[in-house]
Amino acid sequence: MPPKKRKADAPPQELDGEEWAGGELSDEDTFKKLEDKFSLANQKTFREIDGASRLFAHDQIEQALKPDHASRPMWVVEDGKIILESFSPLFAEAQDFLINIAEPISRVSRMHEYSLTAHSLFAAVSVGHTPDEIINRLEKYSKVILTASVVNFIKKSSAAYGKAKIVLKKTLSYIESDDPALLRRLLQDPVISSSVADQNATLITEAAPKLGKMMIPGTKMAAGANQVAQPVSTEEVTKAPDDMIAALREDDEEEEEEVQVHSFQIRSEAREAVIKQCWEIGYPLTQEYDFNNDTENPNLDIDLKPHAQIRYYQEKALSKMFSNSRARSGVIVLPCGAGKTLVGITAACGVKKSCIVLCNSTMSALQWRSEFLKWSNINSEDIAVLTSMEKNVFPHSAGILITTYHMLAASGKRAHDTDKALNFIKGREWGLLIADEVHIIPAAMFKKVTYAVASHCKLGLTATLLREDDKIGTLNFLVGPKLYEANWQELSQQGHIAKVQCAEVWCRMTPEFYKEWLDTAGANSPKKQLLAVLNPYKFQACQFLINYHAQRGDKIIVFSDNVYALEKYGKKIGMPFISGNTSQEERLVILENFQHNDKIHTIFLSKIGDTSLDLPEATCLIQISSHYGSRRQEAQRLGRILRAKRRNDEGFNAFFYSLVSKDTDEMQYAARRQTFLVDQGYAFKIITKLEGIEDREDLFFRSLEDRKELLTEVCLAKESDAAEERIAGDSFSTNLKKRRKKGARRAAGTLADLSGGTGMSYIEYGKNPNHQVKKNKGIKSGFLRKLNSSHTNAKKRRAAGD
Ligand SMILES: Nc1ncnc2c1ncn2[C@@H]1O[C@H](COP(=O)(O)OP(=O)(O)OP(=O)(O)O)[C@@H](O)[C@H]1O
Repeated sequence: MPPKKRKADAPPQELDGEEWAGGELSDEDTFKKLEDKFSLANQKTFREIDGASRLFAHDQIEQALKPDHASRPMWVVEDGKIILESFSPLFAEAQDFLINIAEPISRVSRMHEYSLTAHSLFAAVSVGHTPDEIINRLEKYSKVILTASVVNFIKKSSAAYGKAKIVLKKTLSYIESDDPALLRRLLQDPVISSSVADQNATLITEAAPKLGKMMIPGTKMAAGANQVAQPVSTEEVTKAPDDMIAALREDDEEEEEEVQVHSFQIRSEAREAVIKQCWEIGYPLTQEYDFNNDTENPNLDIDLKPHAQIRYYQEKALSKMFSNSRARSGVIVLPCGAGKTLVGITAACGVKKSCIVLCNSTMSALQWRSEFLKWSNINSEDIAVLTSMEKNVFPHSAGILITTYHMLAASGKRAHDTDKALNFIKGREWGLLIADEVHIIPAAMFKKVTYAVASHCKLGLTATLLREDDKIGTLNFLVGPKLYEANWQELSQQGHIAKVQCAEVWCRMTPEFYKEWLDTAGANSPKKQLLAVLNPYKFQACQFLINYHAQRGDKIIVFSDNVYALEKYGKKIGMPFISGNTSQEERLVILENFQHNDKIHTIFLSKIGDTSLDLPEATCLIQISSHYGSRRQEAQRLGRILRAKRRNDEGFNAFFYSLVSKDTDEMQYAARRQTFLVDQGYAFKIITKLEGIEDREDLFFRSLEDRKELLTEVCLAKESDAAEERIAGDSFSTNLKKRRKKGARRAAGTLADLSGGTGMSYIEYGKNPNHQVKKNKGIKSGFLRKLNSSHTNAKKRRAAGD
């Protein structure tokens, strides 16, 4: 049928009338014009109109709005992008669903952005969603009809799931499937075939192990070998009892048939490459552990103590890991201070087999140990710590071993007892491997560690899935898919983590410092950076903020990546500083004083404080210099104050200031650094003037003479003084300057606004968060009851000789 003609004087609303003057256009021409107008090349126009139009510009053109679109909460657009309205009455249920099937990209206050990816769909199907169910629910929530390409993408991405899996038998890795043809197909792939342990071996065929069946509430039937639990429809629930009995008989008959599985062994060091390759050729391997039916590895007597009540988001995260009565490998993302440790401990209580915990420092290993003892009933002798100071292993057949990545990855000559402990680790199978702070571990080191430890299941814990070296994708292969990612703002509204007011304070450069800055060659020269950090006006702003917050009773951390500047600030202000050079004893004394001595209201910390120190007291953070545009470092630093102890006081806010020397590179870096936090819904206020700073006679560098003296010192500083601190194991070594910048949201504000002086913050957060916390109190019972009953069922079945 030829396209219909449209009168030139009746243009569609979206188009400018003048473009249509002088002729008739067919629908095809109209579409072409629209397409051109909305094309990516023209997106600049949309950016100029407003911040959000470009999100829809290209994608929405072909999709018709449903008549009742206003009551539906989301847009599902062509390239798998999903925009969710957080003000919709359906928001909560839509969000719960989306978190299972898509990657959260940005969750600012009114609109959340998600993306459907092959990885997210793989994770979705692995936790029990079927492709049809995903499509139906998206269609239900979407304001526009799903396009064929979105539907196909969902179907295609999830089609090959579950056909083959990677399993561990007596510390050796096998690719297993009940379909030998599939394994032969995999073996034709050069990467996979070259990873086979014995090139002359044929496929191994054996009877499939009898797998546990656990009735999962709301599921059709018990989950078996390669089955994914199917949600039950209401219709099925009300099915006639006769039908049900018939269905059960069918199941019984099926059970009697002996199912065979086929497998081939791969070299352990090729594990990651094989997982990756299978993913790439469209047969993603599942990594699940049927711990209930593992009779090879001894059980560990561990349970949560009765007082431990896991929070609702911890339970949600764990339920993604434990479904189908199996433990699935993957990564759980929770903000700092939200209780990742308890999530790990609960997972260990779920699996009830030997568990190895990998931490990034000795201090953190010791903290894990005390948290295990605090939250679980584990026998203290069944929990061992292996660090450079303590070289213990557990004495019984099962236990918990906590160590550091460095301990496992270190090569070269080792002490005899270290070697013994490492052989103990390598020579056994582990039910669960918990990888703490998994995002900061260099991929090569993590690979080495995972080869050394034969574990059935891996749980990665992290606050951010951000890496500036783009290696985060490797976690998918080294650990598993992301299972859950919490919403920071939601947890902060509910009082589980602190509410933080963020501000960027713009500090003018003094004329003499700015002249020197302009005259210094090399955009990235260390001296230029030092001039910006030691800018006397920045110094005064820092001193002013310290005084302001010390008077409020805050405990303050000042962060600087540059140790020279850190020492200068610390000495001048008369407060202690800790850098990589500070001895362990001195660190402990300083931290002790910071925690308990009222006179020590501030400490100055170098990069060493980003992750390795436990600072539960801090309530205000001031950043005077930072590592280029690292979003991860910004998030980690914010995390230092998220667990502020006073966070549940009414109207209490923690504070995060980033001091930036105006008209220098610092401004551009600050914008990039903030993008992750902005995506988590934090708004950075810009403070261009600290009220009353001019009247403060006590501030340093008020005279030109003092400022010149400081400038001379900076000019005389050695190149090495000006350079950034290097810390072993730090992976921020790439120059981020070249990376693409992304805008950050900014709003004008004053210090009084921030501290709640103008009333706005208190009005907004006036509700007592304690009430909220009580309302959402622990639901340990449900989750652990489920797990425990699955253990008991498995035991009963075994006892009955099933
Ligand atoms: N369900 C819970 N009930 C009571 N307290 C909890 C719960 N979960 C966590 N906590 C407490 O919250 C605090 C922060 O927990 P934890 O140290 O595990 O956080 P985290 O996410 O590991 O933070 P970071 O990334 O900063 O190490 C701890 O004091 C912990 O005991």
